[in-house]
Amino acid sequence: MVIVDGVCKTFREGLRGRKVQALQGVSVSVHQGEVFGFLGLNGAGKSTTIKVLLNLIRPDVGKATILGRDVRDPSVRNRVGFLPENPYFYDYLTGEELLWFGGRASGVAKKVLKKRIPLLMEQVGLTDAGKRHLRTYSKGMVQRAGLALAIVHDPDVVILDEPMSGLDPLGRKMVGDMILSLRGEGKTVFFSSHILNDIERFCDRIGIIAKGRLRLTGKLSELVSSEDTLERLFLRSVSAEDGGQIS
Ligand SMILES: Nc1ncnc2c1ncn2[C@@H]1O[C@H](COP(=O)(O)OP(=O)(O)OP(=O)(O)O)[C@@H](O)[C@H]1O
Repeated sequence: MVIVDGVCKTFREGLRGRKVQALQGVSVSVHQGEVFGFLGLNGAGKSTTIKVLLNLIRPDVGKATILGRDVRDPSVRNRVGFLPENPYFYDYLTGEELLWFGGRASGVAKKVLKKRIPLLMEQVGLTDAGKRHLRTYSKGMVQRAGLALAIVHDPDVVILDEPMSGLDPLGRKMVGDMILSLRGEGKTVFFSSHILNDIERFCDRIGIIAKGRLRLTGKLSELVSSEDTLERLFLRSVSAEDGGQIS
């Protein structure tokens, strides 16, 4: 369904072109209908992996497929929804216009959008703000509008980069409920986070990445036993020797 296969990516940084090995042979697979939590510290390689999945950057080695198709295949695009880590939209659009133009750009029929936009705005708690310009929205409101935009075209796969960051408890609950309702509809959700609580509440399977290498992947229920907590597992994984995978 969502597959990252042996991906390596090196960036060059600064005037001297210092090499940064952001991904060093990362392989992840996410099955249809599951919520997969991609966990890692700052700079671990989460966003770079997501950018590879969205075909925003090309890997040096390896490949990525979604729904059985190479992510470079343009037909994949409309089947995927994406919420970036720091969404930024044109300030002078209203929330409803954002969804309208986003939906139209993804080929959604006008009559479908007329019904769908109010439902989405309600789900993300923005009904009363729908006719206001985005420049008047708070950070959390922009984040929630971004989530509605990510799913306006009813995608099969939803990729969320740190969807809870900057949200208050109510906003986090809304986003959490949305993730669960997407799972209920059989959608595949891939989301990155370093908030262990969110991962524990919403994910079926997790992957832990550290320094550009996947350290651990598996079902949350099998990985976290009564003697172990996700926090301990996470800390062990990220402090494992470079290249070492823990079981
Ligand atoms: N365009 C770029 N040029 C140079 N280095 C980059 C670039 N993008 C990412 N990196 C580096 O690659 C590594 C992985 O970055 P990435 O953004 O994937 O981490 P992350 O896990 O998403 O972190 P965070 O939780 O802070 O968002 C970091 O060392 C980062 O500095």
